[in-house]
Amino acid sequence: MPVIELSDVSRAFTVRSRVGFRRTRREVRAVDGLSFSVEPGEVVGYIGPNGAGKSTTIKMLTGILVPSAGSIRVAGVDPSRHRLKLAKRMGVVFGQRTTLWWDLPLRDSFAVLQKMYEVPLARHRENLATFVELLDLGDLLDVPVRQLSLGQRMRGDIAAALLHDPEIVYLDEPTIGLDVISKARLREFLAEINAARRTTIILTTHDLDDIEALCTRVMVIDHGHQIFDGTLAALKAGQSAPRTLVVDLATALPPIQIPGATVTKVEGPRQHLTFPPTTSAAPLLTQLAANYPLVDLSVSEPTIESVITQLYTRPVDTSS
Ligand SMILES: Nc1ncnc2c1ncn2[C@@H]1O[C@H](COP(=O)(O)OP(=O)(O)OP(=O)(O)O)[C@@H](O)[C@H]1O
Repeated sequence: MPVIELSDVSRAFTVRSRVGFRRTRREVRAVDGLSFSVEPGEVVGYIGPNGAGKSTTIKMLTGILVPSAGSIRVAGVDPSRHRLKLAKRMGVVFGQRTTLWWDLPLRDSFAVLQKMYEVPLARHRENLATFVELLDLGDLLDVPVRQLSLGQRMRGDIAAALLHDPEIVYLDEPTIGLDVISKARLREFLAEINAARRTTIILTTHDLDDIEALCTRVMVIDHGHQIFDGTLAALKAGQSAPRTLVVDLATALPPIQIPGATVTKVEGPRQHLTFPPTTSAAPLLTQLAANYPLVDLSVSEPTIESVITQLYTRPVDTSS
């Protein structure tokens, strides 16, 4: 049974502005006819360009915002009507804001949360011990939150969001501003929690490495509409950006000429050729091997960045 279900959900905002003496009112449809469901234990990457409607969706899922139309069920209830009940079953992390108490040491923030969520003390201690180990928080527990670095604070925030064993966790840009090592550590931690507890994770991010590392499913939203829902592999396979063959020859030669591929760059004995995604690489390789002194070659797939950029720049179908 899905843990999250959206059916034809829309959310509009009225934006008032003033030009000279004229006041105008304009309706912005931040989310427009969105339907999807998420099963327990899924890790879903929820991505889209700025202003696509991601935060509005998350706010509706957490019950902060009420949809203008459509229905939402999270863990079987309407989030806006049962916000407090649902709060015990979900965790939220907003990358740019902390939910911790600025002047309290981490340990005390965690103690407040234990009381707020009424987590049994033995369970709290068990969870704390796990998170301290996995997130390397041992030396940080007695440091006031305001003295923590961004990466340290984020680790604290993630622990705080998970201490009450939520079934669903919303992570909004959890790796923003972190260095490479902190990012890797956080991703590892989230993967471990998901595997061990079957926690459902909805992750909004602009960092596509987060998606590659964590998400079994990707949803892409643009202008409030869903424009893709599927696996990362399907997202990559469905795109139409050309693929690249990097060919190392025994010696520098004029641009290679084989049907179906075009040379885009020559670097001494190395040549880059592009070919359409619909063409199989195998016949090209046969022709290359038969006609050129091949030393090495590799086929590079389009990056997830290029695939997504292509999706965003595709004209939106407004006919439906
Ligand atoms: N409270 C509000 N009042 C008016 N317009 C709003 C409000 N909240 C969001 N919007 C508008 O709704 C649209 C979607 O915004 P939203 O914050 O959901 O996008 P986003 O995908 O989260 O963007 P980002 O990646 O920049 O955080 C934008 O056009 C935004 O300006």
